[in-house]
Amino acid sequence: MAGSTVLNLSGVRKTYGGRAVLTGLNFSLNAGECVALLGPNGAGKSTTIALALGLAQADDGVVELLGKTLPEAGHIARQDVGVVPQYDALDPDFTVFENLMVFGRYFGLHGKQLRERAELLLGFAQLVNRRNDSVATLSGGMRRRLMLARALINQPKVLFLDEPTTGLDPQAKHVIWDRLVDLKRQGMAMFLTTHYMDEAQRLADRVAVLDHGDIVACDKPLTLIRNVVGHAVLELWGAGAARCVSQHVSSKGEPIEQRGETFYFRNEKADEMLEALKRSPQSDVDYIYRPGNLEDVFFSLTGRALRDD
Ligand SMILES: Nc1ncnc2c1ncn2[C@@H]1O[C@H](COP(=O)(O)OP(=O)(O)OP(=O)(O)O)[C@@H](O)[C@H]1O
Repeated sequence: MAGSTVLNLSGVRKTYGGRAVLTGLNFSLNAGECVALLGPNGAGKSTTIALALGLAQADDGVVELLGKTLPEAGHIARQDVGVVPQYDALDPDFTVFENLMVFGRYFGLHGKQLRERAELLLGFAQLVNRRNDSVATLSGGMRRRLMLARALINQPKVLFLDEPTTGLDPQAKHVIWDRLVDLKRQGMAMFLTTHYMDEAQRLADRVAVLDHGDIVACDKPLTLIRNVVGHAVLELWGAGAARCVSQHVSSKGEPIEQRGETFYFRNEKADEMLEALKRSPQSDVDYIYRPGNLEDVFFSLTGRALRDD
């Protein structure tokens, strides 16, 4: 299936109560590819996933999943799809192993085939020694791993992950990432939403940024960083930051952005500021000179204003 389109959304519009959430979105996911969808709170990431799974209906446009038109053929397409939703939906009355078995039966699996699949996934999720424990006794990281294992029970062709590591500590997050990298190596197509830029950078072949109802950029992470941000960023903060900026920066080197006490410089401006700081160090100023990253891309494209109203 390499090279073929797994998911296609074209000209998709979605309105809730007169408010346009998606305004003509075009997006595609290819076989074997991992795409991360980034966007501010309320940008429409979960709505996009719901439409892509045929669980919500677009007002306009075309949605195709695994060659099936949605939402009409959603129930057929979803047989070959795995979903890790934002909030876990494990059954608290069952053990770890039973959760896998029960979910498998929804897909028509049974007997030896189901048991073997569940055993395999217990190993994949590193939960073999918790197999007979109630899910209520699991840590947050274990629950997420079980959700991931559950989503794989039907050997899906594509995996949808809605903020798969939100709320996890760094160790638990890395274990999930390792599992997802394994799946990537096996050629699993993945569509991921996340608020963690390091997660997108680590996992995604392409990153799509959603804002104001449409994809505003979609490319390889490093290409986005190079094109949108450049080679370097210097962040400068501290009690003397404003004074330092006015004293040491030529008219060409003005900061590109100021937020609170922190000034941001990019590329030549960052280089120029770094030289100035090396020439005359300031005791009341801290700074960091670093490569651009996806967070810089995100702020560049979507701004820094809060979007949760
Ligand atoms: N069923 C619904 N009825 C009415 N409004 C909805 C519904 N679902 C989502 N919305 C609204 O649509 C907008 C997009 O929501 P959505 O959950 O898709 O955003 P998101 O990008 O996933 O946000 P977050 O990052 O906070 O999870 C929000 O303003 C939300 O309040």
